[in-house]
Amino acid sequence: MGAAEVAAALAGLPAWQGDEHGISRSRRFPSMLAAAEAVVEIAAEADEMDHHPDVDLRYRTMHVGLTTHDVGGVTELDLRLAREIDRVLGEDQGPRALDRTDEQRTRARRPPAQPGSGA
Ligand SMILES: C[C@H](O)[C@H](O)[C@H]1CNC2=NC(N)=NC(=O)C2=N1
Repeated sequence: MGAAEVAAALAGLPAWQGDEHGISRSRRFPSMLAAAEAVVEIAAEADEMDHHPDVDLRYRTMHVGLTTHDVGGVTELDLRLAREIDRVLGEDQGPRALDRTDEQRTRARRPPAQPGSGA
């Protein structure tokens, strides 16, 4: 896919940047656990598509890079996975809903309060 085509596609993916060699985005989560859980969801999508991102997780900030290794550049598969990743991150619902989702994910991982364990 040429530089102009990638640039045109990026216009419809506002969280993403890059060029014909690769595209990337970042996202900060409320906690490292919330970030890691998002990575797991992305991995499930990636396996389903048989197309895999390069993920870098630093504390609670995730960086995702997409390129098609077989071709050495951006293909339609990368754009499709980018849209899936945005969907996993809940961005079709706006940034406030995003934060709620992360909060709820983190909350769901906590063990339930034990009755009679104080407080
Ligand atoms: C055999 C398997 O289909 C290939 O290795 C796939 C797996 N996932 C992949 N992911 C990415 N990003 N690029 C690839 O070229 C690629 N190739």
